[in-house]
Amino acid sequence: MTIPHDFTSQPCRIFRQIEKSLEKKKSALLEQSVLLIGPGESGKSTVLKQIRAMCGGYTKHELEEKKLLILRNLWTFSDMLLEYVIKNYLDMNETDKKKYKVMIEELKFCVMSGGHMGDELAETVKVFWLCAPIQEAYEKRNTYHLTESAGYFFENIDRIKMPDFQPTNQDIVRIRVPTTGVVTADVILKNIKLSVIDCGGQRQERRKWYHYFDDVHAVLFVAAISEYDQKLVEDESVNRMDEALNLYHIVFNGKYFTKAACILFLNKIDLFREKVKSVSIKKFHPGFEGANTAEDGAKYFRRKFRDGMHPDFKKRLYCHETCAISDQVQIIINTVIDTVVQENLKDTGMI
Ligand SMILES: Nc1nc2c(ncn2[C@@H]2O[C@H](COP(=O)(O)OP(=O)(O)OP(=O)(O)O)[C@@H](O)[C@H]2O)c(=O)[nH]1
Ligand SMILES: [Mg+2]
Repeated sequence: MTIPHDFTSQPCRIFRQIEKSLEKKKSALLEQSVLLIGPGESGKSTVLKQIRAMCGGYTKHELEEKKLLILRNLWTFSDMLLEYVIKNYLDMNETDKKKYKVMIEELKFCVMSGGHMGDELAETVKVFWLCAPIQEAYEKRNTYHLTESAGYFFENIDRIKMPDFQPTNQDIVRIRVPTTGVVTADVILKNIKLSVIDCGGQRQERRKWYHYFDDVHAVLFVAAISEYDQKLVEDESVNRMDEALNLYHIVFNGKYFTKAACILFLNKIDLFREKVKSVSIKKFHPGFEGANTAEDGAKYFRRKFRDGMHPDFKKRLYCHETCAISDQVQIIINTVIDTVVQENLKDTGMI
């Protein structure tokens, strides 16, 4: 096509209009939205944190906020551990109980005052963490919903206590803050304007998901495969894996996401590999017939996520076993983004 030299001429105006609309189309194609859903504590926000890390990480101010969240986690985890010891009459003398109650108050004060721990408090926290009844309470953590990350922060006290402590990506992905409502993060990744919508996963949060069902390019369902023996925080009578499966079938067997790329992360595969060494799958999921290994277990749960789904959906589903706290997951996220773009280009007839 020859470009006319007279820019005010009719053909030239038309040419520029076509060019503009093509440019618009091009940039519209590069805007992709991804919805993160799944039950509470499955790892959705952790996936978002990894995406943030891939896009250059955090500002100084955000890092200060993360530092406070780590202190807050240490305070609440200490409180939960001591409460378990007291409620279950584990062997701890009254002097120690009093001492650790004061320690928890001091941790709380640290968070409230936005300060740092100091050597003396850090030493008490270390002794607290290593004492026998607290270790015993930590062993039982799955029974009272103490998050897996608790041990990580106690083991890193020497670093966390420093006045110039700067949280690393590994520290940040271990932080546990349940999401309330919906958090949207707009990032640029692989030349794509990516809008990531991270939803709270506990039952009371799920009503808000629905508002995002129509417009997203991709939906990423995150289920924690390691939680096959655990109960929901919000309903102690329900097994977490059963909840994940029910939720998944409701969401994907409905009339939604007919065009969106659908991805399933069977997350916390690291904890799953450890857990199958000592916890029977069959005890919690009587339909399981294989050997109690990570391989057979993962195969079984993968099948459970596919059973009863429409054959077209099965063809469209991308499933990955993931460990969202490992930086290796960034490779999978890269693949997922490529897939999402490919799927959407296919839909628009561009490839
Ligand atoms: N070991 C291990 N821990 C993980 C993994 N993924 C997430 N976690 C931890 O699990 C906890 C919960 O993760 P979140 O990302 O907050 O879970 P969520 O799905 O956003 O939870 P809600 O916001 O309540 O819906 C955090 O402390 C994470 O560090 C994983 O693959 N392995
Ligand atoms: Mg969350």
